[in-house]
Amino acid sequence: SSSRSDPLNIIEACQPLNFLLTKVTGIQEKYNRSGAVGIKDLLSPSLGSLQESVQFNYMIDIPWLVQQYPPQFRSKPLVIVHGHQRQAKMDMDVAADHYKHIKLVNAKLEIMYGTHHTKMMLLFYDIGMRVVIHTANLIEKDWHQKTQGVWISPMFPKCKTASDAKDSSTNFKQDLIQYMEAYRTPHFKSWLEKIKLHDMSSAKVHIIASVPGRHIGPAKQTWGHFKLRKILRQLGPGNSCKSWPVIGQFSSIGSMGPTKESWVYGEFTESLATTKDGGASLTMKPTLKLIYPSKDNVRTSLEGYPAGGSLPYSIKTAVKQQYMHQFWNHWKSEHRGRSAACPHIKTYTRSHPDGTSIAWFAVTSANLSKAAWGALEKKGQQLMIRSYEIGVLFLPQNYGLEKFKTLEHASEDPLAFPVPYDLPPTHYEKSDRPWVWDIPYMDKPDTHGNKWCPQ
Ligand SMILES: O=C(O)CCC(=O)Nc1ccc(C(=O)O)c(C(=O)O)c1
Repeated sequence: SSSRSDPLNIIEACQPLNFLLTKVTGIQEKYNRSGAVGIKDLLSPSLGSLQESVQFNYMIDIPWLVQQYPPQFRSKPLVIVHGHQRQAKMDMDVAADHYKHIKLVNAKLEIMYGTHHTKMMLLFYDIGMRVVIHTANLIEKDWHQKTQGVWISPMFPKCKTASDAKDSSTNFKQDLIQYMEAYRTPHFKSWLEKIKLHDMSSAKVHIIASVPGRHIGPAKQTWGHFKLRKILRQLGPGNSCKSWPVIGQFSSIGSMGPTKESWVYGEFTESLATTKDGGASLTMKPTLKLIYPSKDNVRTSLEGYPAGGSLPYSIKTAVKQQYMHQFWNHWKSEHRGRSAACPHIKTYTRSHPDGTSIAWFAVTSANLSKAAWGALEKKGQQLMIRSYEIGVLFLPQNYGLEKFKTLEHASEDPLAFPVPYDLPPTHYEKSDRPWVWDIPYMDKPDTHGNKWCPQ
């Protein structure tokens, strides 16, 4: 149908960046009408005649997920890739047993504390396929009142022979195949053959992914923050951005080590700050700004304190890294109508100090943690990663630009980048505290009049 609300029109209206947020219940409709999708839109018949699909995720409510598919696609073969072990794995097996069209694939997690964090859909149609890389778990509350990010590919046509099935200038197809091969599971054999038969030349993003392992040699630059560093070294901004702040925005924080130089304002910021041909470490490090909800952001959110159930920053980690306080900035999304929609999205960018343009932008499943991005070991010889993660990197030159103007400050430009939050970021006040999920908040009630008493 030609209506603007038809999912295909929403997807086509967001080309060529194809970067959307999820619809939020309870905000003014104008903020959901364009540049936003729900899970049913992504699985809609108007996007293609679905034949089978693969869902990679962390938390999956199988009965709920099945209901998100339109009735005519509800019994098409569905593969769910997860990383649960022991009792949680058994619970998944029991839940899937009720559906004969569902097959489970259990990702190997051989390094302690790793998670299968990746959130990706492979949607196979009759004439082609789409890849969706996003940040939402497959549970109802992740698609209800949170800010989540979605990148959806164009339709990748199916070809008769593998030689017709081209890759993109960003090596999207090669990187997707390399990521899936890293699972080392025979279950992916048929999917890899299908993927190889699709023409992905229209993909304009780079894949930034993580797989568990102690990566050395060339593999060190294949995954995690060293892949980002490699791409920015080859294709990143020039020295003119040297003074531009680097920004991280996420929904959880791991243990960063005893000092800021240990990792976050050391190797991690060096990767974010990498410029083409110029060594980030040769000159002054740029300002690092970290966007993470304060206690009050959570208290005054649509969900209230329960939003904090998806912001698992623990007090025992937080007390070990008080130096992080200098980096904290509020979650603020006035121009997207989402200041009260707590972020579960994770994004990284480099922005002009005044926020009117950005040099690159990444949306990913990866939180601010060494487990997700990797940490150097053995005098920098190896990059140790614990979890599976995947995200996409937008570079202006893949869209014929030097820089992206930000949509917030250039609303008429079709290539202005729809940054999910307000730029420049707003630093915490002295009295502000980052949200920590395992301590009580009894002094002020949240939007639902409740307090927070975790135990
Ligand atoms: O990992 C750490 O260092 C701290 C613990 C943590 O962050 N756990 C976690 C697990 C699942 C999800 C998810 O929702 O997939 C998320 C998220 O995305 O915020 C976070």
